[in-house]
Amino acid sequence: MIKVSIIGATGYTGSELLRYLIPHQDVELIHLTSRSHAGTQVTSYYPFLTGSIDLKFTELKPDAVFTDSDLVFICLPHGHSMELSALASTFDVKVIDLGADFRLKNIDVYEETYKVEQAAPNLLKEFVYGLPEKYREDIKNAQYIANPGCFVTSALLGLLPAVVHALIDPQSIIIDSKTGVSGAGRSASVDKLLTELTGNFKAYNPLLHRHIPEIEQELNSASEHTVQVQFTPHLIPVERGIFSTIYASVEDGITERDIIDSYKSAYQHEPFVHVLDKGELPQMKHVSGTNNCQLSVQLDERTGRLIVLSIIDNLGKGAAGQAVQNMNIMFGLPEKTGLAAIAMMP
Ligand SMILES: NC(=O)C1=CN([C@@H]2O[C@H](COP(=O)(O)OP(=O)(O)OC[C@H]3O[C@@H](n4cnc5c(N)ncnc54)[C@H](OP(=O)(O)O)[C@@H]3O)[C@@H](O)[C@H]2O)C=CC1
Ligand SMILES: CC(=O)N[C@@H](CCC(=O)OP(=O)(O)O)C(=O)O
Repeated sequence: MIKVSIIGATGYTGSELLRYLIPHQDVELIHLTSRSHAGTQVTSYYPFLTGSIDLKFTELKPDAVFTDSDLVFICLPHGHSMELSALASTFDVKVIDLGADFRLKNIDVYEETYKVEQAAPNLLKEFVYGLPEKYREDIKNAQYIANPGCFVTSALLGLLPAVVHALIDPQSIIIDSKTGVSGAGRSASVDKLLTELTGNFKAYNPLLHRHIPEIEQELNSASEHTVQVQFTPHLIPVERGIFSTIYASVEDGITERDIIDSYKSAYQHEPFVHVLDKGELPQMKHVSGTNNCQLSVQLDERTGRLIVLSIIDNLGKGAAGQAVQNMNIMFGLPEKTGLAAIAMMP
């Protein structure tokens, strides 16, 4: 059994990890930490887990967590996992960080984007970027994983085949994404009130969202040419899900057949990425509660633009599901272990 702990277990990614890890046949849960609910039964805080778990949240005692665990998921807000990870590196424990502290390899870009100092620069090269579809071989041998951002996962899965095979103009990419509210975490704020959300729809951070450098880092490392993206996120009144509509100009001579063949071949052995057949359109609910990504890929012959529709669950393939997939790869388990959930319709 893999001894697993979660630091920051009272948040949305923490609860989603529990949903995947409690039934996971190879996992034993050890420490579930929280500042605000240490000593509370997990089931009193998460009644949806009643009958599934008999553990209490505990205060974070890093030495005990890192000694007692084979793997620790860190589910804290940005800026809080650098010192913890530095401490973890003095123990024999693997770490999957769901936050952004080790995703950006360029320290200046990280500090400019997140307005905090990179407090563990020596660890940066030890962290593997946790997108299995790009880095599976590195993840197999990794001690530390930087789990990707949710919008970033939907954008990368939607763009990588086109960028790798130079099918599109790398300066022409527009990513228009919609997200459910759980992407903003469980802490209370006026923006997340039902009264503000219901019947509403808004864009935010259009020119400077912190996922832009992360998307560009990963597309640039997959391309011979410089890639730049235009990215605008929107908040929609649903609990979970990301729907990214991606546009890019297709290079001369590229046909829809070339594009579809590239996507089908890139993902033919991927357990969680599904390229839909022509004419099928994805819907957020079709991946809700799962680790799946669905892609619809089309060429508009009239405008010469590729249109990719990419959907994931922000808490699934965008966070906890992907983190469990990474854990399975790190421990040599079948990737689907614990991740067989099927979406709920309606
Ligand atoms: N929500 C999403 O869709 C996604 C989130 N992420 C990232 O995953 C991480 C966790 O996100 P999420 O679960 O949504 O966040 P939440 O706000 O829902 O939960 C954060 C957790 O961290 C604890 N916490 C909050 N502030 C601090 C602090 N200052 N010091 C120590 N602990 C703290 C909270 O519990 P307590 O106060 O009890 O200690 C809680 O358990 C973030 O970095 C987020 O950006 C990544 C992909 C998707
Ligand atoms: C609705 C909402 O606020 N979403 C978050 C993205 C959450 C996420 O997955 O990204 P990180 O892991 O980088 O936090 C945002 O736009 O910042």
